[in-house]
Amino acid sequence: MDAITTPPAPLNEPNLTYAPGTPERAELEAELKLQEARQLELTATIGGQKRMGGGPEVRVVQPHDHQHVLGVLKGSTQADARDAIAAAQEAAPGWRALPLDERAAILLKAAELLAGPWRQRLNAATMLGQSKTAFQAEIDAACELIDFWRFNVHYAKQITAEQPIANSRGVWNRTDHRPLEGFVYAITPFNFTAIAGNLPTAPALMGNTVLWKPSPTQQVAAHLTMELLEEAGLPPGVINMLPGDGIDVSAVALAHPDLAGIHFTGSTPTFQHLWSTVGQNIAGYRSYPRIVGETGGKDFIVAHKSADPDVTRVAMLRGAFEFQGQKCSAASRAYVSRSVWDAMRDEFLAEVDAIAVGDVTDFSNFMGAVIDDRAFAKHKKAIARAKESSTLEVLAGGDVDDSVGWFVRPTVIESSDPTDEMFGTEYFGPILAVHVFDDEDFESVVAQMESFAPYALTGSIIAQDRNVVAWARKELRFAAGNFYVNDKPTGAVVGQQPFGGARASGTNDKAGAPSNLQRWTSPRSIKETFDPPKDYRYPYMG
Ligand SMILES: NC(=O)c1ccc[n+]([C@@H]2O[C@H](COP(=O)([O-])OP(=O)(O)OC[C@H]3O[C@@H](n4cnc5c(N)ncnc54)[C@H](O)[C@@H]3O)[C@@H](O)[C@H]2O)c1
Ligand SMILES: N[C@@H](CCC=O)C(=O)O
Repeated sequence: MDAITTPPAPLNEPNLTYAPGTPERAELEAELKLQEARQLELTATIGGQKRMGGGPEVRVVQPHDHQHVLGVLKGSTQADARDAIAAAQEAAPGWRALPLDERAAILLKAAELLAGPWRQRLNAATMLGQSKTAFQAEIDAACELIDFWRFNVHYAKQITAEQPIANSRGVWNRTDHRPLEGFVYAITPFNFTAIAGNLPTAPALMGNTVLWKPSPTQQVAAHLTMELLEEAGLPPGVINMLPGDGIDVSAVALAHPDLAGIHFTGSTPTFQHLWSTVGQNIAGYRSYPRIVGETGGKDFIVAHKSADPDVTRVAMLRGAFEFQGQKCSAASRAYVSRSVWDAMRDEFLAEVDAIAVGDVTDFSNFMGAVIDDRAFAKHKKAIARAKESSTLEVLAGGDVDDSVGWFVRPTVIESSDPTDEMFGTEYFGPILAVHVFDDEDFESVVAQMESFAPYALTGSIIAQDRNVVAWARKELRFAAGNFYVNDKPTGAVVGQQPFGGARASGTNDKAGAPSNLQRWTSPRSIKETFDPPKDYRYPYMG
């Protein structure tokens, strides 16, 4: 259909409350019981066919109850990867020939299914598999993924409508927004079901076919996301899902001449490894692969002496400890003016110590467990070092216990030394480093923290003095891709605060924004001349 069409206007999906007695609470509780009672066979999906990979077995467990197995996957082998690439190549001509409206309708349908009958299935899987509370799962697995799918359709329509603004007389210029020539390799992190669902579908919407390699610890929700997309009408071979650690898949995909792009979210070292492998193989590709990666952070809060102590307290608590601190945008370092700290310290530490941590199926808990034994060991080591150091003091939390689940108490560590590794290293867990400074040292503290960490993902300024807000916004212009004023540095909403950072935090292509979708197209300019010249000489040549 060639008509210019208008898809439904995108609206952010509202968060349901899960208050006692609500229908969503009852549905979610029933779904949790059902999913806890079964063990899924976590298959690969290649050309629409489900099959177990040929690699080693991985048991996917509940992080808050690590003896409880939710499903079993088998790692994808190089042969699985080759089959998936062949399936993506086979599906490509039909998929890119399908009009954008038809591809978009599949994602809009997926969004509606997720807002309705699939909501509690994906929420329960995210709670059990990634140890998120009901409210955290609702924000991630339901609302953010619905928003990605709805807003991306809107942006894709905008991008493809974009045409040259000038035509010389007798000429018609057009832009053909082609997909990339080859397959896109989407590699997704454990911590967000929404990101896992967005990374393969954004390039697919733009007409590309995809290999999707989810994180093993997110595989339960990823498996259900794949089923949901199939129910929404995604044709076989458009997205091919390959469970496992990705090592063998990368050995094949990154060496393949048809690798057209990488859509990655995860840690900085993994991204750097992928990019350098592409660099080593660069002469062997048909096209230069597009590389999009959103990676780590060491996200900050700076509280000026004019900050409201209550605003600072809540921003620090929610910013650092919601989602177990396992959010790329979680506040993990705070710089607080002494007068503000003195006004909030006791209440803040008492509140942190009172945070309920435990099994996420108990709705009274504010936090669940960290994702796995590796994360647990990393946090345990960082806390043990703090307890032994003479310049660090553990003010709250500091207890860890992995007897049932990988539990790390929300931990606040104060340091007089802002050059300690606590202020530069991403732990990706519930550990907040605090540096308290004399009120008059505000400017020098901001200068030091601006580039102490290699990252530039998110950050907040808390201040009531408007001149200070303006000054900090200018001084910290390159320190964060998402900058917050009088708020926590986390909780970006699709369509409202396009998300991503620079420096070691990624390519800042902004997930869920036009700039991201643009990376999955390779525009062709078409010029048509209606009355072409028939003599090569210029007029003045006579
Ligand atoms: N900036 C953002 O938008 C954003 C969002 C979410 C998470 N993150 C970051 O993600 C990290 C946490 O996620 P994680 O622990 O899953 O990260 P990770 O880097 O350990 O893993 C990310 C993905 O890469 C895969 N992987 C690792 N090596 C691979 C290889 N050689 N080939 C193919 N796949 C490979 C993993 O299996 C996983 O699927 C944190 O650093 C966090 O800051 C960033
Ligand atoms: N949209 C999220 C980013 C998720 C990263 O893990 C936020 O800003 O809270």
